[in-house]
Amino acid sequence: MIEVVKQFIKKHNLISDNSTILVGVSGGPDSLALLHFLYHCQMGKNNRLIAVHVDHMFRGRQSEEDLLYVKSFCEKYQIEFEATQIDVTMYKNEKGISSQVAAREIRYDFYDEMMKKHNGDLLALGHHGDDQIETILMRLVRGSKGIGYAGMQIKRPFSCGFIIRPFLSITKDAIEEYCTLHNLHPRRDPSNDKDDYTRNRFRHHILPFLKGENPSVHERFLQFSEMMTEDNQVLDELTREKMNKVMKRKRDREVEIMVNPFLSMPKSLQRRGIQLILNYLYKELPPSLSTVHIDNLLSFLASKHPSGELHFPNDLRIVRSYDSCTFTYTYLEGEKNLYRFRIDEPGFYKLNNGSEIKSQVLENYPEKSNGNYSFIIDPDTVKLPVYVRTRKSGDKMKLKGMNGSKKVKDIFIDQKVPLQQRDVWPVVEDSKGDILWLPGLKKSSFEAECKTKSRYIVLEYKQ
Ligand SMILES: Nc1ncnc2c1ncn2[C@@H]1O[C@H](COP(=O)(O)OP(=O)(O)OP(=O)(O)O)[C@@H](O)[C@H]1O
Repeated sequence: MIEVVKQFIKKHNLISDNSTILVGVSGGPDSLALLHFLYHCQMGKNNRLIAVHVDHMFRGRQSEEDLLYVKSFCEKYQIEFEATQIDVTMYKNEKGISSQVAAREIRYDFYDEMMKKHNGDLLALGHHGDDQIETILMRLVRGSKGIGYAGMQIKRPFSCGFIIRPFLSITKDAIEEYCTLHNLHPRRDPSNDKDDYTRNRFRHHILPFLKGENPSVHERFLQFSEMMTEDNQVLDELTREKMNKVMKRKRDREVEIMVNPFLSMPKSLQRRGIQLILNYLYKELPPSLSTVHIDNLLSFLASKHPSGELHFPNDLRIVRSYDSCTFTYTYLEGEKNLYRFRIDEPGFYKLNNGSEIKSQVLENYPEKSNGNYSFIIDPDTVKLPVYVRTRKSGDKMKLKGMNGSKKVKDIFIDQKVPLQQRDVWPVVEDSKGDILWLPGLKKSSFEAECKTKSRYIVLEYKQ
């Protein structure tokens, strides 16, 4: 076992000389064996070892005993020791999250704090090959994103350094043997035996079957994970190159891409491209973000409707207008619902007050009019394309059958349109900026009069 881990560390360049290595130690077999292994095998010269323990205060006195146990273990070997006690139950209730998620957040916050305090290069964790099998299978069953399907990373950036997992190369049984051989007496967490947690169900029901088929199945999963990680690196690189050509603007909290060049990328790179943008904008992906969001976004971009808006978790909005698609958190003051887009092709245009404008081209003047709910455009007298937008202060329109113009604001008042609806009410204008139509409320004098033309654009409003 020792040789396997040493080879694995070398192969993946996990530890180099003069490193400060923090080790997350719960007191359980995996992390205790890891601490012992790193202490005795001295991978790399001149390395400093620091054990880090978090008492989650789940099991009262017993939890505290874990802390004291790790502390005395470190004293015995003269290993530096850092610990904290945090009431996870209180934290999880405050944040409304599960105990496991809360414990993980608290642990990683403390790891981060300690990495920074000691200028740590590495944080070593005791995850092993069986954990990896469970993780990959659980992610396949529950669904994951991109590199997530490769399971836990052997080495990944964290805080001011990297997380490493040297024991991914060996099984739980090998760790238990190591403990026995070196007379280690780790603490045992009784919650590991219960079937309440998904991971435990995979451990108790799926793993024995897989190991029955192939006792070294962890090596297959490890190989699969390494291959996926390598493939992923290549694909990510390719995606970055392609996305550079698709990217129009990139700011701290806003990214704009060109839709058509994006759509000409292979589907698999499109998905990765979106993932890159989301990673960039979110920094940390919200748990509520799922593959469904990404699927929706891909069909939104591929859709024939040239304009529209999607809302993602944490107030990220994605606004498409023809060949441009902007990912942004920005809402200017009072701009939450502002929009303006062109209507230059037949089709349905969804508006963000929940209504819709249908645009169609007819060869004859329509026989029936739908009152203020439709508007007929003579392309010879109106400057195309037309736009639909939200109101602006000072908007005025020339009403049909009336001399002079009227303020849009006064029309809203006369028609008793509720205040909150006025900011999202569609206003249709032509390319000169003349207001043609307030859908559902008033038409302008610009509506087609001549009935003998061979082409009309007819807009219909559906609330
Ligand atoms: N309370 C803790 N304090 C510090 N590090 C921890 C703690 N709990 C877990 N870790 C680290 O995270 C790794 C994975 O945690 P997990 O709870 O999945 O492990 P485990 O299989 O129970 O491992 P162990 O046998 O080390 O307890 C551990 O091996 C250890 O490195």
